[in-house]
Amino acid sequence: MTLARSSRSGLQDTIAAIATAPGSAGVGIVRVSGPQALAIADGLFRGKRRPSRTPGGRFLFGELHAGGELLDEGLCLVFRGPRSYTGEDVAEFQTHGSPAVLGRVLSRTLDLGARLARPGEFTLRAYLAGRLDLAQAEAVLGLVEASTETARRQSALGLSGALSERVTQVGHLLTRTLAAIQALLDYPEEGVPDEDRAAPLAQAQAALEDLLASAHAGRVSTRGARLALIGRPNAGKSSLLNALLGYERSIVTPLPGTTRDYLEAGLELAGVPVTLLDTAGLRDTEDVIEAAGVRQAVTLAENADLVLVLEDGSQPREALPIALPAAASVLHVRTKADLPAAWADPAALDVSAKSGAGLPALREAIGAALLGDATRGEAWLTTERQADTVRRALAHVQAARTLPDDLAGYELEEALHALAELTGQDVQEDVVDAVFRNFCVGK
Ligand SMILES: Nc1nc2c(c(=O)[nH]1)N(C=O)[C@@H](CNc1ccc(C(=O)N[C@@H](CCC(=O)O)C(=O)O)cc1)CN2
Ligand SMILES: Nc1nc2c(ncn2[C@@H]2O[C@H](COP(=O)(O)OP(=O)(O)OP(=O)(O)O)[C@@H](O)[C@H]2O)c(=O)[nH]1
Ligand SMILES: [Mg+2]
Repeated sequence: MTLARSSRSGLQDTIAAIATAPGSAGVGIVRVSGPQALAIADGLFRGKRRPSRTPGGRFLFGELHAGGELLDEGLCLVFRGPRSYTGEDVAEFQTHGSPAVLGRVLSRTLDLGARLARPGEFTLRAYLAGRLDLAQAEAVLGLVEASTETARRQSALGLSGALSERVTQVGHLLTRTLAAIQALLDYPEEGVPDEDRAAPLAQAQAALEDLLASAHAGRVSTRGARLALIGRPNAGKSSLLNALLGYERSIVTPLPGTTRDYLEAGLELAGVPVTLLDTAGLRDTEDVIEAAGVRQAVTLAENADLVLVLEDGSQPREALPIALPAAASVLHVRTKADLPAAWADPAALDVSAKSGAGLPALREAIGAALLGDATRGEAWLTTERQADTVRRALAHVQAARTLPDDLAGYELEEALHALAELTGQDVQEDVVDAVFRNFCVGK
């Protein structure tokens, strides 16, 4: 028995939704999927042919009507299951893209027997019909939400099945090892060559470690990264923020203590949606407002994905009055590089907000720090769920490498289960529900 609120209920219903974004656009789409889709289209659309008499893969031009009333003129696309996105019969209405038109078209489909689609229900049906695996379905969501070129490229790779393929390859290695272990258990006196037992396991571990290393890049390129600029007063934090943004977002003055409240601004760096945080200069101060700003700066640095520590290169170097958070990833920047240098540090990047010198190198270093060494051409793990399954698989593989054969076999089976969860071949219903809950209606 499935629960009433489960994603699996009502799957025989015909569903409908506006597929395009809210607001006005040249064209908008209402999509209908399910056994009644073409009958509903017949009740709504008048063209040279009835949609239910039209072969799949065709479109019709005509008028959309609600009872006697003309709603709009538009196109009707006809798909016949299983040759459609969902695998079911699908009718699409492409109309003029106003909320008023789309709203009437949608409510007409509901009057004719469709129900409103739940978030992600079209893609859920594609998944349940076996047209997409779970990682590919997540990539569909990634494509809908992609705000940068990197996020788009990774999602397109995921939808193509490249990520699932990487995972399947690891699965093959584990299956080979399992077979070798089984042979050892059955015929202990015969033994198996290392290339059947130890080598594929080592390879599987390396492949899982590579995959897991991509999770950070996948996360920041889709969800974005927070980058805190910290340093002593007058170090040039606000000037650098403005220089990176290309406009005067933050107030700059020669007075130390200019920035008090923190400020955020968004931009894209190395294909990552980055939120820059300008913070109050770090110093001991009697001023209660400024002191609150300093405390805030420390907290922001602790929670940032990357911290830029700025130091004025034209003044004698002074230690920061706070300890940097140990876990944070940090880049050191020597500012005001257009002025005569008072000190040098090969570990710091020389940058001048005034002349722009060093900014391209800084952007590149930020990109490298955020994306790590994940290979650009390969498919990354792009969701927390995917990273979690790989993390679990890796732990089982590591355990298997230290255990005697019978126990190792058990660990490898667990690792295979974890990987099957990634692609959704072997997955609990609540996990599937959680994936599709993040979708928008109409996808
Ligand atoms: N108008 C429109 N644009 C869209 C979609 C859509 O549903 N409607 N998509 C979705 O959200 C994406 C495209 N995805 C699709 C995937 C498969 C099929 C499909 O009908 N496949 C059949 C037929 C193939 C064929 O005729 O060659 C199949 O694979 O059997 C359609 C769209 C993006 N653009
Ligand atoms: N020559 C030169 N001056 C700079 C550069 N960057 C900042 N300055 C100057 O340094 C002073 C302080 O700059 P801000 O950007 O306000 O410094 P801040 O770190 O934000 O300072 P607080 O907000 O007080 O913590 C200003 O007079 C800037 O014009 C630079 O690259 N070259
Ligand atoms: Mg400032």
